[in-house]
Amino acid sequence: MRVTIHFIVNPISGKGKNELSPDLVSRYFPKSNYSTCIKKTEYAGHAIALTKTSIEEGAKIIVACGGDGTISEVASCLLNTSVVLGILPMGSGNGLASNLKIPKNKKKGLNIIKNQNITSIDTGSINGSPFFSNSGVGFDAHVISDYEENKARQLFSYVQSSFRTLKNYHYNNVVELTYDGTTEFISPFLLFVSNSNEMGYKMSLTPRASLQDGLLDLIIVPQLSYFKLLFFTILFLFKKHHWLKEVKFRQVKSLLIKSDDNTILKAQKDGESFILKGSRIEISIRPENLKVCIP
Ligand SMILES: Nc1ncnc2c1ncn2[C@@H]1O[C@H](COP(=O)(O)OP(=O)(O)OP(=O)(O)O)[C@@H](O)[C@H]1O
Repeated sequence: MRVTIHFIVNPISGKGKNELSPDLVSRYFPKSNYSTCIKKTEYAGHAIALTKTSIEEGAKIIVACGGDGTISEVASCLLNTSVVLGILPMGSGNGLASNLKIPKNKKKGLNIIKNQNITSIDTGSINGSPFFSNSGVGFDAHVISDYEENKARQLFSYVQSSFRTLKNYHYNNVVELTYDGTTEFISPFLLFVSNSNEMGYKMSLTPRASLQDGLLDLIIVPQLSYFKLLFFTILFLFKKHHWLKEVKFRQVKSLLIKSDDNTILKAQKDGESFILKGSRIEISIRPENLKVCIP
């Protein structure tokens, strides 16, 4: 029986103009053994509709060709199913692909899909909506929101957005944070929850995170003085932010954030802005509910 593999290409991710040639695909997946199809996204969110159709068309492997945003859209349709996620990294940061050690080289990526070495990974959920790499409220969500107004999807634009947000972002209200039976009250600069050990561009706030440990890695950074924030940023660039005693790390199965106002509710998941409704944010892990091709 021929294996059905569908490729969903986001042409604008990364540096843009992404393409996947049918000739290259048929060299790795000859018609004798495989039925393949290449689809292109035409607007934000389109990968969800394309993936749903591919499942109806009988695809056994659906390959997200793009960055973390594209993977997120494709993978959100594959949770708790037997359909396997393939990844051809074509994004800017490519955090999840990098954590899974999937290289950017197209030929190597196609070989990984052909080998069908399949594993199951954990995924996260924020107010019922899935995420795969990370999710956060506070500073990072405001940086992403600023970044999305930029045309260029590159590291320098993140740096620019970070400095702009650093100048303007203030959150002085207290939130109630409950995780695994513990409750604390904090005024957070950043609450970052990660399933993966990489945010993209080889950067990591949570280097101990694992996609298969049934846990989410939480990093809590309280409001700091401007000098300390600058120090935190420099330490982060050298992966030494744990040196700062105010920065707390936790490994949790679930997390509840409650606030009395709506300022905190600007969130991000997998590097895309996400507006939450209400003043309760529930984040939890869903163990090993996504199948993925790995090297
Ligand atoms: N044709 C399109 N036009 C505009 N936006 C699109 C189109 N197709 C997909 N998108 C959107 O592009 C966004 C960015 O995609 P993606 O995250 O894959 O790339 P990236 O941001 O460059 O990579 P990374 O997230 O790894 O840094 C996604 O939110 C997706 O919904």
